[in-house]
Amino acid sequence: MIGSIDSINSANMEAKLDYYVGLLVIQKSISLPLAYFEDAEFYHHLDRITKGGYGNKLLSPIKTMLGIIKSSITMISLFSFLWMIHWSLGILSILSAFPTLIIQTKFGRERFQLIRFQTPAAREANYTSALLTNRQSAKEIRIFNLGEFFKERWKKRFLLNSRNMLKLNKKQDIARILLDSITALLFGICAYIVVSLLKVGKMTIGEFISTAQGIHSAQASINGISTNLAKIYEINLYLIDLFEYLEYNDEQKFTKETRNLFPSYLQKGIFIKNLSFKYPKSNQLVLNGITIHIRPGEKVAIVGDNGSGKSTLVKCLMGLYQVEKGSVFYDDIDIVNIDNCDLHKNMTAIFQDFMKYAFTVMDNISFGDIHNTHDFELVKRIGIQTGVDDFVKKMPKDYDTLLGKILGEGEELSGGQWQKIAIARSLFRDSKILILDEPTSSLDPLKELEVYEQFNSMTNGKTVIFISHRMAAARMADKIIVLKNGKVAECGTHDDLMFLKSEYYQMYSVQAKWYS
Ligand SMILES: Nc1ncnc2c1ncn2[C@@H]1O[C@H](COP(=O)(O)OP(=O)(O)OP(=O)(O)O)[C@@H](O)[C@H]1O
Repeated sequence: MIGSIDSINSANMEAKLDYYVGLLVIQKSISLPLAYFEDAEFYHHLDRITKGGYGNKLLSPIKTMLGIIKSSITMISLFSFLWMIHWSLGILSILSAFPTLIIQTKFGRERFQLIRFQTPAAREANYTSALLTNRQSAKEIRIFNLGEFFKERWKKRFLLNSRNMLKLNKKQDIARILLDSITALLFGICAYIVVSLLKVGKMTIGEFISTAQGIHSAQASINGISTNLAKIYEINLYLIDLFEYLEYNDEQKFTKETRNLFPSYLQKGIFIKNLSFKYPKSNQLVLNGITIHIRPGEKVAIVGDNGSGKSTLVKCLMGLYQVEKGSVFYDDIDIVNIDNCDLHKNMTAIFQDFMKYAFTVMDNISFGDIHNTHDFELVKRIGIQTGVDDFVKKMPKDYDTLLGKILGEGEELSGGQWQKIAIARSLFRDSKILILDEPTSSLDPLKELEVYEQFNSMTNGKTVIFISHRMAAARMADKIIVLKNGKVAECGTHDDLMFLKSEYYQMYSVQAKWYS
């Protein structure tokens, strides 16, 4: 009965720990700066700690500890009994504990190190397997006949890892045979002593049998204690890994004097002062000494070649990365002193790789302002303004239609339609600053023009910074910033830059030629 109750309790505690620690890990992942997500080592770490269930790992040392206490009581009783028969029996029955402890601890450490070492290959195997089984890659896999190739790659990584683990298990089994031989040898010596005692009449047959059983049980208890101690050591290595993750530094460190909210009314604008930036673990300066002033309510276009640093610049403006040198000021407040939550409350953005949430249209738009997710009137109004309404009203459940096929039989959208949904999401929040990283690349030219005209009327009074490769769109901006190799090459209005006859002029003229 107690065994059953114990097992129900353990299952209950494990489930609670799975939930609670899972929540801590999610909470930590949400609060970590974006820079962590640029680092493969971070993903390896996350992969290691999420494997195998938290409940089991956290409960295991406690259960093992209780097991050690139980075995210790048995062990002390048997040791005293054997000592009374003959002092050497007590000593010999505990001798096997030491090699067991040393060998099991060694293998525990080796297993942990092997798992750590194998994580990149294991992640690659999982990634390759996901490529073979998810919808996004299904098209290319078939068109480029990549299936067999990826399958072989997966096999190689998977088999290499399992072979190494099997090798370690084999070594551990051989060591276990050695340990059993030591135990048997010690038992043999004890048996010799007991038989000698029996021979000289210092022991009755009854005592002989109970002593032999005592030696056997004492050895089993002491080996159990050693194995459990080694197990605690091994689990401890995993737990350190888990706690190291939970201790990643996620907070902006403010003092009372330095913590600021975003200015309630932007008066002077955004000042980017001598900004330089490198990605973590990279030596290359992606932004190099950028100085720009953006006035409140100004519409600014950032243009430039691929890789010139446009997206990186807007990410720095949003405080997603800590800059290397220089800073960004909103009015007179340095971005590093603005509370991150408040900063993000006051700006909205669409990125090139915007999210396509496999939820309803209503969700996809209202996620733009999580405090306002039930405001259907606003969703509908933004839907009409951005052209989303044109295709949504033809759908079976209107704004409650599920999108994508991941969570059910939802509606499929075209690239341009998804992009309109993302634009609607960004406009749903009434924020002072709007950042658009190539928001119209999937739209046809007429629709693109329409979207920009709508943007102008809908974002009246707001500061808009947009990245575009289309010079016709950039032309509408109050100010155009041309980036080249991480530096500001030119800055001014369309007319100013055309007059300069330099970078912008070149880009504009080339594109104008396509259309003429
Ligand atoms: N997460 C990252 N980690 C390391 N380097 C990066 C990362 N993202 C971008 N880079 C590098 O930074 C440079 C600038 O990239 P960025 O995306 O800012 O350019 P971009 O001007 O927006 O380009 P595009 O027009 O192609 O979108 C590139 O050389 C790129 O390789």
